Amino acid sequence: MNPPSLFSPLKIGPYQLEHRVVMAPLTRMRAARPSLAPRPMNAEYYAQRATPGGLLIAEASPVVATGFGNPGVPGIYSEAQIAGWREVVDAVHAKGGLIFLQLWHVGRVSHSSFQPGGALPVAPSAVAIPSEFKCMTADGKVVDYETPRALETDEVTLMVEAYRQGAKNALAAGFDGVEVHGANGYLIEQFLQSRSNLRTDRYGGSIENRVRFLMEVTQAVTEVWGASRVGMRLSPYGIANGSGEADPMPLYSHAITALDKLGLAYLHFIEPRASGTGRAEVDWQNVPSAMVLYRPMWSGVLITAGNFVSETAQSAVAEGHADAIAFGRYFISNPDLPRRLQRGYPLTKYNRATFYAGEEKGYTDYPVHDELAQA
Ligand SMILES: Cc1cc2nc3c(=O)[nH]c(=O)nc-3n(C[C@H](O)[C@H](O)[C@H](O)COP(=O)(O)O)c2cc1C
Repeated sequence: MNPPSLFSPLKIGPYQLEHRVVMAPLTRMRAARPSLAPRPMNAEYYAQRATPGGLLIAEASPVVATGFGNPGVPGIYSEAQIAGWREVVDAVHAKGGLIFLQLWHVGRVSHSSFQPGGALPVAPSAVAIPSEFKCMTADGKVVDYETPRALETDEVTLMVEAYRQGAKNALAAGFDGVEVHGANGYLIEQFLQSRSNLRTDRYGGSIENRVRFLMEVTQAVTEVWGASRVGMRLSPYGIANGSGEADPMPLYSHAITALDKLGLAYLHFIEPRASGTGRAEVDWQNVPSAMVLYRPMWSGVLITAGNFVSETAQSAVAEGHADAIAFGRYFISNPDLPRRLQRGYPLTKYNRATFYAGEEKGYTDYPVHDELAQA
């Protein structure tokens, strides 16, 4: 049998993908304000990137009002947001595409200016992000991160319920599934890692305790969706937002082995070489490959992301290291990315200045290959 290619079909949960070029979740900060609901321009952007049997993972969306750390990020907790997302989903479905929503809470990666009532951001423990990282307030000032307020044990239970409600809202909006954002130094990763979790209750201390929040969130979300329509994103070697476990292997092998028993739709990595790609060009050398290290612990579909180009994506799939490749930055600047990769057309370079916030420029105005060829 031939090895799989980026363009062979793949079953993910109940869905049959027609190719393995996945759109990675990408925060673009272009929701309506103040509702933080997706608007028609957002539907157009996702529809441009939809292909028959292609999977898009929609940008990280906070499940509750305390979950924001940036302006213009769409939420998934109000009726207006559900309605806005429904327009996005309908536009993607009209093109035969599939779309999952990434469920988010930033935890300490926030500032009181984003929080209801100006309260401190919440986190597993009162540990601030180190001052080498800077935070932008709601009115655009660059400041040190504040020391967050540690969640009480009963508030952690309420947080799990917020994810459950976010999952229900995503179901109401018509998504095909959800992805739990367990990566990049946000709330779930803050619970996982020993630098940000100093708790002494059942959510802190041992690896088993630090993994508990992730498992409870996953349990709640799978109760809404069924495991086969729930994905999980992890970044075991990430250093985003002040995270970074000194020795990730014991922690992540425990978490991945526990998650593997649930029968999730997929596990989705951010490769260490792409940690921090939202902010700078990075390509760490001599760091382990998450897909290679953890694949033996995962029996389901594995998606990975991080600095892939056509050749490296093809070989990762052909060699069986991953089942599908998620593309971030090149999906921003190439709305027809799957076709370009399949036909070997050149890729348009992305403009980092328009990644976050703004209107159509750098969002819905990137041309498809044929428009370029004619120009
Ligand atoms: C503008 C931008 C926004 C991003 N937003 C998210 C996000 O909402 N959720 C997430 O898990 N990762 C996010 N990432 C990381 C990407 O999903 C992806 O893992 C990363 O860009 C590496 O892939 P690439 O090298 O193909 O760009 C973001 C990256 C960029 C550049």
